[in-house]
Amino acid sequence: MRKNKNKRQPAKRKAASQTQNSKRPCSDSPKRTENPQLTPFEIFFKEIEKFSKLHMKDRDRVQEILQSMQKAGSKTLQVISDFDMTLTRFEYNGKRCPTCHNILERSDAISSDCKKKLQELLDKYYPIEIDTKRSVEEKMPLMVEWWTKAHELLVNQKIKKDGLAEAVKDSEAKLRDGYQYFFDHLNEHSIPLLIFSAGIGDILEEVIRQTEVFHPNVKVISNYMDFDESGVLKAFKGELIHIYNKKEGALLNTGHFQELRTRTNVLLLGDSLGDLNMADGVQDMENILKIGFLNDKVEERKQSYLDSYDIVLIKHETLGVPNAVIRFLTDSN
Ligand SMILES: Nc1ccn([C@@H]2O[C@H](COP(=O)(O)O)[C@@H](O)[C@H]2O)c(=O)n1
Repeated sequence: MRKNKNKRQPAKRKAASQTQNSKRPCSDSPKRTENPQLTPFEIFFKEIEKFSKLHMKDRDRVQEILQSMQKAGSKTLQVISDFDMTLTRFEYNGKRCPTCHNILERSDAISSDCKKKLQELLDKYYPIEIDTKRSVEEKMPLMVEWWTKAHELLVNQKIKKDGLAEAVKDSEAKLRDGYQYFFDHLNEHSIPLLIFSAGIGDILEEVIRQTEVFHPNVKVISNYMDFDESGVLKAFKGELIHIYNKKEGALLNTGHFQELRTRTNVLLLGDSLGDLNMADGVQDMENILKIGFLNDKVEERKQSYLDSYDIVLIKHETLGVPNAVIRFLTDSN
């Protein structure tokens, strides 16, 4: 994985984010801009509305939610986020970035024949995943089919556990700019971050480990690999999580949500309509602010995203907006 060395090379990071959106003056790791004439809300909205790719169907509703969350304090906050194409970039320099599955599928651990088959599956099923003309009910069995076939192919490759770190190291995966602030700030404020992914947990963990942001406040729910005693992949563990059954996944993890029962305010980040169910296990939820990244098939999907997410970021590659929300909620304590 080519690290976005944000912390160590600020000049380089600036250059990279300027290429994505040269008009955007905002930083991905927001800094306080003092202005005694403005209320904290005005400052907050001024900050996020600088992001030209940000859309809100109901700005007042966003303000209302934030007001309640702010009043309750950051001790009541938990963050629930999808991983692929939400915490990671969708595109870099005009090229698609890999998902967890892609990282493994494109690695040296996989034979060229198997790579071809996995690519055929992606070509067949990804258009179905993002097809607006099919209902979720219609897509569900097809998504199960995709994940099951892909996992079977992977298991047949006899992948070694000790090769995973290398696969991630060699990959083109990238966390979105602003990730350092996102992970570090949540940890510093002891705000739990649940990463809920239909990707591959072992790969996901390796990505955040190699970027040095796998802090103790992070919990991952995902598809985990099962290795035999010699470290060879023999199966995937537990119930399959695919893009449209995160509700079931959430309900299987009641223990986690029970531990966080005093955290009744949720910031949810996702890139698909299936991600909206990630918070279904939260107990006694009071407020939820949903931020959606709309990366692909923008025109067809824009309205449904605006109807479902409070804030929609269209073809936007940074964590600047979630960071501004987190800063706002932690600063106001
Ligand atoms: N064989 C597969 C199966 C799924 N994907 C993609 O993974 C993404 C799911 O992960 P989340 O972290 O977003 O829940 C999903 O968007 C699929 O397109 C894949 O690349 N290969």
